[in-house]
Amino acid sequence: DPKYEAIEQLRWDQRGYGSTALFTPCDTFIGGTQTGRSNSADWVRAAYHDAATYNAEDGTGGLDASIRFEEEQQRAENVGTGFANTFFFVNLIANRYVTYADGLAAAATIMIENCGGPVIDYRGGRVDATEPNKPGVPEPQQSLEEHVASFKKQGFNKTEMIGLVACGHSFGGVQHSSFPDLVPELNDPANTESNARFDTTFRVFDNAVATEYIKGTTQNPLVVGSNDTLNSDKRIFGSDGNATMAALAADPEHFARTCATLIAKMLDTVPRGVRLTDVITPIPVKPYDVQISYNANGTLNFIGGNVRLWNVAENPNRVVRGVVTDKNGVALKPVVLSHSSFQIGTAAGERFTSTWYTWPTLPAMDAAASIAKFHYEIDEGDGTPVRVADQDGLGFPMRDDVLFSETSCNYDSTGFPRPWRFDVAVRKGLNASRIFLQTYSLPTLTLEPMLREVGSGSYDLWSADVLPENDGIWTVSYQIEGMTIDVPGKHRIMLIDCPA
Ligand code: HEM
Repeated sequence: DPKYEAIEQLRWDQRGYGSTALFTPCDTFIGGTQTGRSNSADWVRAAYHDAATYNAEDGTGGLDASIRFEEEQQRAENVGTGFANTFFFVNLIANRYVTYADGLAAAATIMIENCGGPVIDYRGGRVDATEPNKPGVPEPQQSLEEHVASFKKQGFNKTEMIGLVACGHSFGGVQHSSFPDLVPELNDPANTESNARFDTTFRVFDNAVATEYIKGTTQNPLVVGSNDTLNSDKRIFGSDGNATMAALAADPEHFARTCATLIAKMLDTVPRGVRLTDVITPIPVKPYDVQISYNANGTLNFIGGNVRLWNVAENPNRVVRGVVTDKNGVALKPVVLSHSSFQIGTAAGERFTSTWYTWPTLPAMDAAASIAKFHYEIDEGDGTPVRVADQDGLGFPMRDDVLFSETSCNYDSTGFPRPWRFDVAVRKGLNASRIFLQTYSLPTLTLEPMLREVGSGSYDLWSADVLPENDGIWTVSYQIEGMTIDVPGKHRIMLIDCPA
């Protein structure tokens, strides 16, 4: 299931958000150092402000990426540039399988985990809003009664409200430019945007926001600000006689568990009718970037890509073999994969490891025998039985009906980016009603048969032009007997010129 795989990659390998080293320490702000701002706090605040428009009565609003619309960002309740900054990153990862809303929820999850917070149950399947939601984000000048009512509308009771605000205000702070009445210029060269922090451990997602509040040492500008009207955290934290905050302060584990539950609930606050997936768990042995492609001479290439072993100890004696089974049911000679430094991201704040092995380049395959499936054999080299990773005997099935063709190329070398002719090879006799290219935000491109015979005769080539303005990551799909089948692999305009 390419959608499940893409979301699993995003969530566990942070594919697209890259290495967490980029955002470490957690007060890093990409695009400006020493500003006092941080990407991690921006992303978490953005997720909350998107979710907070939920209306439990009519089921509208919620986490649907409506905050990406300029109109929402211009509202007083969404002051600051943090939302545009967040979407600079979320826009990079949204694709056919990952919506902006899933990307935003993953961004918040990843940041909390990487900044020392708990592992959060992450689900996929959020649907993007096509227009702004109604307003509904709480603001500091509102009364406690208004906040209780606002959180009730968002689906949270009073205790949950206290907990969620404490969790959110565990890192980051209030910025002078957004709230000049609350925060003065700090005149600090290491904090040029004057971001007054909620607690002393503003780089870390921990319970210091609660311990400092209970001890009476807090500098939280929404608790000890000189303008009491704006002290919303003070009113909220104290609204049950400090019972919730005292419990959060007393036990860091309780804080972590509470935040894991409340943040997951916040991220799962979606418009009525949207069905989320189960919690996305890591796949233990996961193939990556596997595809078959078609060569101009009619042979096929099986590109095994990489395989990820989830959370296993490094073992220099381990041998990982890949076994291809052809369409006649014949298992080919196993090939040894090489241990690789290929790494996409570090999962959940480096609590887990992923160990990668890479397939060697295999000889081109005969188009008729082709490949039906493949599997792995994992030999730890210590006398324990070899582990066969074949999905309970099914193997990892491959389809060879429709393939990306290596004949795809640029046909005009003058412009940049250059117009690309996207070719796919279609097995003769396949009765596909439609073959098409998709990307997330651009119109679908339908392929047409090419009027020439290519290769061995097993396949026909179909083509479409991808114009420079439609640069993006494209996937190939086809429809057959009412079903849509997505071909593995993603393709972007390349710089290979078409043969003259
Ligand atoms: C009554 C509810 C809330 C009020 C009135 C409130 C108010 C504020 C204010 C005024 C700021 C400063 C923003 C800026 O300077 O640009 C802020 C920052 C922040 N809020 Fe809240 N907030 C509330 C609830 C929440 C919740 C529930 C979360 C997440 C679970 C959250 C997460 C954050 C984060 C991470 C920041 C730091 C942003 C940064 O440093 O760039 N807030 N909040």
